[in-house]
Amino acid sequence: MPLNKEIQPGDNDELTRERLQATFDTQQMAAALWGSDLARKRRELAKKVDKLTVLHDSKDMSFMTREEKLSENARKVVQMFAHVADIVEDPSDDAEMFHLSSNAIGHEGHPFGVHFVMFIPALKAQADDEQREKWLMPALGLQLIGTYAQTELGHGTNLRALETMATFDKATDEFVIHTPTVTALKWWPGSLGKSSNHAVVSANLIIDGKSYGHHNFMVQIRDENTHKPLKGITVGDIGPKMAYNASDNGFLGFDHHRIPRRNMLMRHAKVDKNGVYTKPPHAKIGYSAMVHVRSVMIGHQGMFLGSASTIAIRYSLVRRQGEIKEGSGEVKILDYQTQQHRLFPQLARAYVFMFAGKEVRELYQKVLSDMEKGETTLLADLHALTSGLKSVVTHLCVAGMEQCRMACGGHGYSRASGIPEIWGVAVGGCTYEGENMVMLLQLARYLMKAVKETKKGKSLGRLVDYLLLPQDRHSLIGRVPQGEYGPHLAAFEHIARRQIFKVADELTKLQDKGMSKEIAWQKKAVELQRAARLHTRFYLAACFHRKVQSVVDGRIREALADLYHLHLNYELLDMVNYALEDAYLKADQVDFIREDMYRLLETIRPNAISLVDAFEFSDRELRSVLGRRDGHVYENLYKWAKESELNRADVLPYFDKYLKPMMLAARQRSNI
Ligand SMILES: CC/C=C\C/C=C\C/C=C\C/C=C\C=C\C(=O)SCCNC(=O)CCNC(=O)[C@H](O)C(C)(C)COP(=O)(O)OP(=O)(O)OC[C@H]1O[C@@H](n2cnc3c(N)ncnc32)[C@H](O)[C@@H]1OP(=O)(O)O
Ligand SMILES: Cc1cc2nc3c(=O)[nH]c(=O)nc-3n(C[C@H](O)[C@H](O)[C@H](O)COP(=O)(O)OP(=O)(O)OC[C@H]3O[C@@H](n4cnc5c(N)ncnc54)[C@H](O)[C@@H]3O)c2cc1C
Repeated sequence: MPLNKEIQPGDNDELTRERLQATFDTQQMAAALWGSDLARKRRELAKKVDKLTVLHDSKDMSFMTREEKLSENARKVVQMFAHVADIVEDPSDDAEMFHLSSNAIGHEGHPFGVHFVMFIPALKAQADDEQREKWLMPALGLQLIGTYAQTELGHGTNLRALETMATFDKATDEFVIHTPTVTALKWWPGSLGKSSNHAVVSANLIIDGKSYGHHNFMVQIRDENTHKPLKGITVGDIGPKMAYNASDNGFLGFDHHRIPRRNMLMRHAKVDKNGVYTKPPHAKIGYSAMVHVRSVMIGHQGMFLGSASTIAIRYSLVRRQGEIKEGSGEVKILDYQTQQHRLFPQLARAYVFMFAGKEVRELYQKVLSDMEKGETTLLADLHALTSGLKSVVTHLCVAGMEQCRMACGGHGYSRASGIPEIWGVAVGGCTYEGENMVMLLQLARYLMKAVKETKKGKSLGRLVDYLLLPQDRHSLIGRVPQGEYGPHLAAFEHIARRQIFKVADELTKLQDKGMSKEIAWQKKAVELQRAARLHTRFYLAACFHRKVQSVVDGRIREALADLYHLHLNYELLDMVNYALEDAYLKADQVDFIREDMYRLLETIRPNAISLVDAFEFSDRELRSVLGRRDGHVYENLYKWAKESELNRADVLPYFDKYLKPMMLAARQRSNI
């Protein structure tokens, strides 16, 4: 059977020649990346969106003001919902809906951004049956627009310091929601500023003067018809951001605003009409919406890096600059070893982040169904895993995307490349849903507990059972037959385990000297977050291994294995200092890793375009002139530039207003 190679009439010949070299079928690779069902749905929905002009951008968003962006994406999201039944197979499938929104709307935000990613998941996990009936159904039916208002101006990380109050008034059976200080203003919630009319609000529950910590409450903030803020509510937009400017992230204050008692989300924690409080089965069960987003972010971030890799690799196959052999003509920039070394490891990361995203979603679904039954044993594992992955993946994604941008030279800096916007959105992920450093320390806490368990000969679970294994003194990399990569994975494991035990021992020593647990933790915090990173990078490498092993088709497995082996080599070199510290690796082994990595860059080179084609991003979804599937970059860059708002007239008013008078005056002075 012929292999699918994504060749279409009118394509740039250079790219067609590249595509013909592929050793595998791109549609089969897409199935490995997305899952065969989702890959098929993506392909079909992209075709349908192409035909539905109401879903198309009315002009490039780069040339719009913020208000135009908000209005444009509100228009498109409404059209998207109006046509949803004709486009997707299952509107309740988050993944399918995400891809529809990615095609039709892009990633700059829209009024329902947080509604679907947090508001609804919070209701699903935390509202009781009656409350689900009251709010979840209308929310799913688009009768209201919700947001998730937790972060305050003064505190985002330290949730225990949130100041918003929900004081129970027994006499009226209501909560009084109040913002006592300016720092207590809710700050940042997506779509709050101008779009939402409801919010899940985190506030300290106070009953008879006693605080029970923060809980989630459903608060209507705007009138459903006039959209004006309700009495006692102040709400607005927090202003422009690095990116994501079609989202109206907002502020919100309450002046003794009253809501019924039953507006506290009461699936787990409860308050009855007498003010009697019932504790939830797990203290952090109210954090489930955050864990949900952290779990979806992994795959989405992989997709962002996949988009940037697609743009940079396609462009690098169109762009020619300089000669390798004098007189033999300019080469495609992807033929430079430095360009391959810059881009292929990012491509490999994008692949593994997408695989890890799938694994973590499966664990999330399991924990969610357990929680329905009041079972919370796996919550700590999920929290640790998502905290580490969220931090490492977002960090490596933005570092990788920056490589992609630089690899496109000057044109990468233009918004026409599409990279600045996705970079800006992805980099937000280092902060939202838990600042990365803070989340790494959460994982470190879990790892330190795991060490204590292993010292008793027990394991906390599958994610950390490698801590029970003995340490090898020396690596077998380069000492076993060429082509065996088991020792590489073993090196990730060794490095993570060593750092985890090292910092655990250091903490114990400090405490043995009389230092408090908290101060010892501070003294070792940098080492602790390193342990968390190394553990997560081992998890990612092992996940890549699991994926390659699971692929049945030989050609796909071989092409994936090349990426996996490149990933092992590149990441090991990135963390090689840890392996040199205890002489686990010797200098000749490091050279071996490097040489093997250079060999793999050459092996991957002919498959490069098909490895990015396999993401199957439509041009509409990619929103990049440089990353166009057909490779016709230059004429379209020129066309794009002509759309610039500055080109609406040959002479703009500021010339006559400022520059001309200055130059005239200067000329007159020089004539005197
Ligand atoms: C998905 C989008 C993708 C693409 C679209 C593009 C763009 C999207 C754009 C925008 C994003 C949209 C929305 C963003 C929303 C938000 O950002 S919402 C706000 C998120 N806020 C945070 O994440 C705050 C971070 N802080 C915390 O989570 C906590 O404060 C903490 C740091 C974890 C500490 O919590 P706390 O003070 O309560 O903790 P302690 O009392 O000290 O207890 C610690 C013990 O609790 C355990 N723990 C903590 N959290 C959890 C949890 N979630 N589940 C289970 N267990 C948890 C922790 O491990 C400690 O356990 P111990 O060691 O056994 O004591
Ligand atoms: C694009 C975007 C969308 C958002 N959407 C929402 C939303 O929909 N709803 C919502 O409620 N919030 C939202 N947020 C807010 C976001 O969740 C918080 O900004 C985030 O949790 C970080 O908190 P912070 O701003 O208080 O940072 P800070 O905690 O002030 O962090 C500043 C620095 O202090 C360090 N730090 C803080 N605490 C510790 C510690 N314990 N140990 C070591 N270092 C520490 C951090 O590592 C960081 O370097 C959004 C934010 C962004 C950027």
